[in-house]
Amino acid sequence: MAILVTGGAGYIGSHTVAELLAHQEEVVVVDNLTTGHRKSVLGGTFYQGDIRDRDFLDDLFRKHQIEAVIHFAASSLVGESVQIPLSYYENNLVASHVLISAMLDHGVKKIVFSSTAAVYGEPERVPIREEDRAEPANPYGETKLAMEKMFRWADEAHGLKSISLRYFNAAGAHPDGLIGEDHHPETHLIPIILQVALGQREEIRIFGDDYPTEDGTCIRDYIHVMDLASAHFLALEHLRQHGQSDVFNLGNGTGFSVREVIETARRVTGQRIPERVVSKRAGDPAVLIASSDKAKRILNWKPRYHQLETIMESAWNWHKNHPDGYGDR
Ligand SMILES: NC(=O)c1ccc[n+]([C@@H]2O[C@H](COP(=O)([O-])OP(=O)(O)OC[C@H]3O[C@@H](n4cnc5c(N)ncnc54)[C@H](O)[C@@H]3O)[C@@H](O)[C@H]2O)c1
Ligand SMILES: O=c1ccn([C@@H]2O[C@H](COP(=O)(O)OP(=O)(O)O[C@H]3O[C@H](CO)[C@H](O)[C@H](O)[C@H]3O)[C@@H](O)[C@H]2O)c(=O)[nH]1
Repeated sequence: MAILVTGGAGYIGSHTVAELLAHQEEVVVVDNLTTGHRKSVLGGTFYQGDIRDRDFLDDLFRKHQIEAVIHFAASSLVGESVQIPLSYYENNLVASHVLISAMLDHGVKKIVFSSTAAVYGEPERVPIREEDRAEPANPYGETKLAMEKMFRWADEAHGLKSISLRYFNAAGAHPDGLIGEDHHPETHLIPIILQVALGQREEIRIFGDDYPTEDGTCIRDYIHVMDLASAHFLALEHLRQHGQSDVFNLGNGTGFSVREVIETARRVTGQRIPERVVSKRAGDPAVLIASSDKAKRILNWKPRYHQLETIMESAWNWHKNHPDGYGDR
């Protein structure tokens, strides 16, 4: 039987497909390529299609024997979600509704899905634990929390078993150097800094330096994309063995300020990387750090790439060798 990966041509999805293939899983990928790249899918069967299209999904579930779904397909830019919230409700909540309705009609009852640290909003304490208050500060986080709740109720009523993985800041690239991060427009800190190192941008703009942190810039928990990928495989195995729905944070447990990230990039790339402080970005909490104890304890998750330096090196290896990403934009 196969694992259906939605959004498998995206950044985290493509690395997870690579991980599943490494475990000899049979993989079917569905992606509408709005932000993804066909070339990033290293194997399995690929369909260009939209998960909001029920007929397309019915065909697919008839054609393939699907054991479980790993669901990445979503819109995921915090700032954009504030500008066009309804589109976020549609592509995240409505699309997931179409997907799980199709799954249930075809007897597929396991799903691992991408949630986010954005469900917490301004945290009540750090490191953040799964049971802490979840009060999203933007429509993106709201739609992800609503998806979590929809899955929970679908379990109560229909036995749909789900694992929600709340990732913190995904970063880095596959150690083979074949796949990496390529978003248009790019909004994430590490790839933007590396674009400055490559001379593609003039400077890195620091969004605010008067936060209540040691150097005044925001602190985030950067987690290597391959460690996220391995957590998805373990979550799938957990559903296979124990069949219990659950929610897990996935982070490094260590926070780095924007300035520390820039300094690390200077060391790794050997480039000057000019910076300029600009005004704060709306909705940015000062500090987000995960406690991932639960994932380590229950999923037996062992993240391998702890050091920010290692994460940065793998990202640099990708960007340096693929200055135009997948070259398809
Ligand atoms: N990147 C991060 O730091 C981060 C952090 C927390 C959570 N997440 C979540 O992880 C998931 C993957 O994030 P990413 O950074 O890889 O994003 P991405 O944009 O690279 O990947 C999303 C993929 O889904 C596809 N897609 C979107 N809507 C679709 C639809 N309706 N039908 C079919 N395909 C569709 C896109 O083409 C893309 O390939 C998202 O759900 C995101 O919300 C990401
Ligand atoms: O040019 C930039 C870009 C970012 N930042 C700062 O760098 C930090 C990291 O920003 P990113 O945009 O890389 O990541 P976010 O923390 O905003 O968001 C990420 O993590 C969130 C959960 O914490 C969501 O899941 C979201 O999808 C994911 O992109 C933030 O403090 C941001 O203000 C800058 O100073 N300059």
